[in-house]
Amino acid sequence: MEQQRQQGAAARRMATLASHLRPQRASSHPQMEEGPLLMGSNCRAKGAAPGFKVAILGAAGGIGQPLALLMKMNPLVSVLHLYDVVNTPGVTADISHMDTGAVRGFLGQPQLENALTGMDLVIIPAGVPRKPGMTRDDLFNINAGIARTLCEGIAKCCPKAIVNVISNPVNSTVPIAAEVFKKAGTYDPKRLLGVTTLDVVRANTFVGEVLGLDPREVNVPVIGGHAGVTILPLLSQVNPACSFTSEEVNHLTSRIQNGGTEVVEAKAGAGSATLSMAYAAAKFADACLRGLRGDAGIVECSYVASQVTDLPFFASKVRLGRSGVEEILPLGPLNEFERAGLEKAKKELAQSIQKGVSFINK
Ligand SMILES: NC(=O)C1=CN([C@@H]2O[C@H](COP(=O)(O)OP(=O)(O)OC[C@H]3O[C@@H](n4cnc5c(N)ncnc54)[C@H](O)[C@@H]3O)[C@@H](O)[C@H]2O)C=CC1
Ligand SMILES: O=C([O-])CC(=O)C(=O)O
Repeated sequence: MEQQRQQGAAARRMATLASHLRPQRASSHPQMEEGPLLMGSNCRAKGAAPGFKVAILGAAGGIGQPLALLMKMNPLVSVLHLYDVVNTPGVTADISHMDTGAVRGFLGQPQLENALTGMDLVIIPAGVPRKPGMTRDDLFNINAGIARTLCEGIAKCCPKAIVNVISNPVNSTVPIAAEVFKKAGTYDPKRLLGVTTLDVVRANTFVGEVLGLDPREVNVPVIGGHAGVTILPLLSQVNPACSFTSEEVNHLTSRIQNGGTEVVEAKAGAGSATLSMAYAAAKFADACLRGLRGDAGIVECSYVASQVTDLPFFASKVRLGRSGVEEILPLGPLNEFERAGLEKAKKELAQSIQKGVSFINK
């Protein structure tokens, strides 16, 4: 009797397993969109683990792949969706072998809606990167259209998701996203955040080098935007409190503003920052998820709709919570050098914002 019961159970397990090993209709990868179940729960049906659903759009790229790795390791993430127009089957198969949460891959525009449906957080590193000699604004012509298409999908399929925009030029792609959401009637400025964390990460590193401190103990607010002079580190507000000579201020400000170009030149045509960016994006996404969970006191710099200056978008410290950006913190006292930097930053930012807005409303 017991033997018969065990044989029956084993036969049922084999049948379930075999059904998942059969070739899929449009995909030979069981964890891809056409597959029956999420990878990691193939053999026995289970309810979804508690946690957040996160999609990465541009997941097969230089940032997307290490970001997928880091998000798959995040215990707050229960389901990870990887969307790209190329190569997601391989990336998803690879990542799916990690013994962490579930992952599912989506390939090409027809699968965008399924990639987005039900997501709590959408991270967008889709788009072309710079080559030496280019500015971030030189990417506008290609990346603006990519940002528009992806945000139209978000407005339709997960209008309540928090959106983290990485694609450059961030100073324009965030206003583009806002205009797309406004047109769709889904715009919530608290849920749209441009990722400027890499500027803070770099500032912490370079300031740590100058002060001889562990960069993990340094926190430098970086305000403005994410390109050249719009990146404005507030070296007068570094934590722990410290002071710099004017040579140090000039050196640090210039290195932080040109950190992206430093990497573009070192990569000599093979792209821009990917690994440090994936680290920064994962750090920022984790802060957004902790905010969504209801953790208190989460403050990060981000480029958001803001009244902290007379511009409609500006990067500064924001407090994150259950509804996204719950408070935009004041800039604090700026010294003369920083006030001059702010004026330069605002001039360039105003043009980049207008360019993004006009792209959607032309
Ligand atoms: N915010 C920031 O601090 C930073 C932003 N970036 C920006 O991030 C973007 C991506 O950089 P990388 O990953 O190095 O580029 P990459 O070229 O290595 O990867 C981009 C990925 O986007 C995908 N893609 C293109 N069109 C798409 C679409 N319509 N839908 C979905 N995916 C699409 C590509 O297939 C590719 O896999 C660039 O615009 C870059 O300038 C890069 C570093 C820092
Ligand atoms: O410099 C680039 O083009 C990529 C980027 O935004 C950065 O590394 O900060």
